[in-house]
Amino acid sequence: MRMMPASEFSLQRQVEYGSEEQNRSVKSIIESVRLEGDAALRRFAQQFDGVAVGELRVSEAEIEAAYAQVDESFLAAIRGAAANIRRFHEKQKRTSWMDLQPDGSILGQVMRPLKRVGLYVPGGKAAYPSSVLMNAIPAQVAGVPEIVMVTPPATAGVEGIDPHILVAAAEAGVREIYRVGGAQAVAALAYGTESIPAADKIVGPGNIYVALAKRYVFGVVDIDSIAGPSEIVVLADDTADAAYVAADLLSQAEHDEMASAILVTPSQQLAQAVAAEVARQLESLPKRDIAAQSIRDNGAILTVASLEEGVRVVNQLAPEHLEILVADPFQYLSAIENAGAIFLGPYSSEPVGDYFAGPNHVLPTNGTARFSSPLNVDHFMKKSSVIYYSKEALLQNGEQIIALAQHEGLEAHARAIQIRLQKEGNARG
Ligand SMILES: NC(=O)c1ccc[n+]([C@@H]2O[C@H](COP(=O)([O-])OP(=O)(O)OC[C@H]3O[C@@H](n4cnc5c(N)ncnc54)[C@H](O)[C@@H]3O)[C@@H](O)[C@H]2O)c1
Ligand SMILES: N[C@H](CO)Cc1c[nH]c[nH+]1
Ligand SMILES: [Zn+2]
Repeated sequence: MRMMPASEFSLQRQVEYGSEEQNRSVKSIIESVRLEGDAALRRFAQQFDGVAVGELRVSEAEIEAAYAQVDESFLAAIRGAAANIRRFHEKQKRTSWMDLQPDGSILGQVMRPLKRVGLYVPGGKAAYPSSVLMNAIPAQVAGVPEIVMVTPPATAGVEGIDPHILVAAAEAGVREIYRVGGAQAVAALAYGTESIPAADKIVGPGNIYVALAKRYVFGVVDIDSIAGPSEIVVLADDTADAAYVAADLLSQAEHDEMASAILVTPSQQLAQAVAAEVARQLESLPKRDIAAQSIRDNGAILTVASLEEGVRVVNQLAPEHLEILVADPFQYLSAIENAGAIFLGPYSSEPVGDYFAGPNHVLPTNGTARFSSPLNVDHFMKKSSVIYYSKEALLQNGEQIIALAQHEGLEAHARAIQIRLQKEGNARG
């Protein structure tokens, strides 16, 4: 694992997103789906997933049959996680409000769920039933009436949608599911095809092709954020257990060759110990090829002079996940400005958040935690402002509105107010 002073580490990764080739490929996939619809979806399923797809929509019978293929312990865990996720997200729900002013006017904000949202559930290298819950539950809490899910038609070279994905969807109440993944799935949800009606918004994580596609279709539809290849930064001092740190770094490295895992520490001793631990633990990982490439290409141990400098480095990295493994983690919490999710102390290992605690695991990546938030109930709602002005309010404030309109040279605006002031003012006497 590369080790260097933080000052020598390049943040280039956050400037460019995807190679030229990946960007070109995504653009061409999206154009093909827009022009050719289902035929393009089937062609790309063959090309990228190695599968001949017939019916794109998963049938009710397939969903029911999936229950027979999962064991009780999975069902209990998914139900436990779902309850925690629901409880956490229910706290986020905002309600409409109306504010009655002393002059009889009413100003307010009406909150409404979006009508139709598309959930992207990744499934290329691994199946993610947990991502089904993380996507679907906030949409349900928001009250979205049409929730549709897309996921690749094969996982790790095995044809078909993993039954655990279908069971998680059914448990979350999602029954409109299509077997399509990658950039082509995002395009289908944005533009619609013969089999897949277009959605108003596309949410969810995915690999670089999914992330680039979401960025590309933004504007045709809304998106939540760019939740691409996973990232973890651990800020640790010499009180941290090197084996815990290494295990947590590898937990994200195994997601994707493009995932990143970075330790920031003022302790040379910890830095050496973690490097050795990562190498040791890698050996026995089933996904060691993916994790090893991720560690080699995007992993780093960055040494800093102090934890304060470490916090500055973390804020520049703006990671998806941050673990703070120092003597008093709460002391640093308020100084963290940019991070998708912050895990405090030795028992809050990142997978606690990935699966079970309740906060969402769909988080901004690639530095976008500077301005984006975890997937949440607000992503599935929109607001309309409500304005009711009383006659008294208009008579009282009309001249100021007219002044602003005339200042902008918009006479028709001014007259719309003037005509009322003249009529109502005269009527009043
Ligand atoms: N940020 C988050 O919140 C979060 C959460 C969970 C997972 N993740 C990330 O999601 C990703 C899951 O990736 P995945 O690959 O397993 O599944 P995926 O579903 O995101 O991508 C699989 C699809 O990619 C397409 N694809 C593969 N190779 C391609 C190529 N050469 N050209 C064009 N398209 C191609 C295929 O259509 C395939 O169906 C990982 O990067 C993981 O780190 C992120
Ligand atoms: N760590 C991923 C988000 O980057 C989420 C996940 C799902 N399953 C396991 N992990
Ligand atoms: Zn994870």
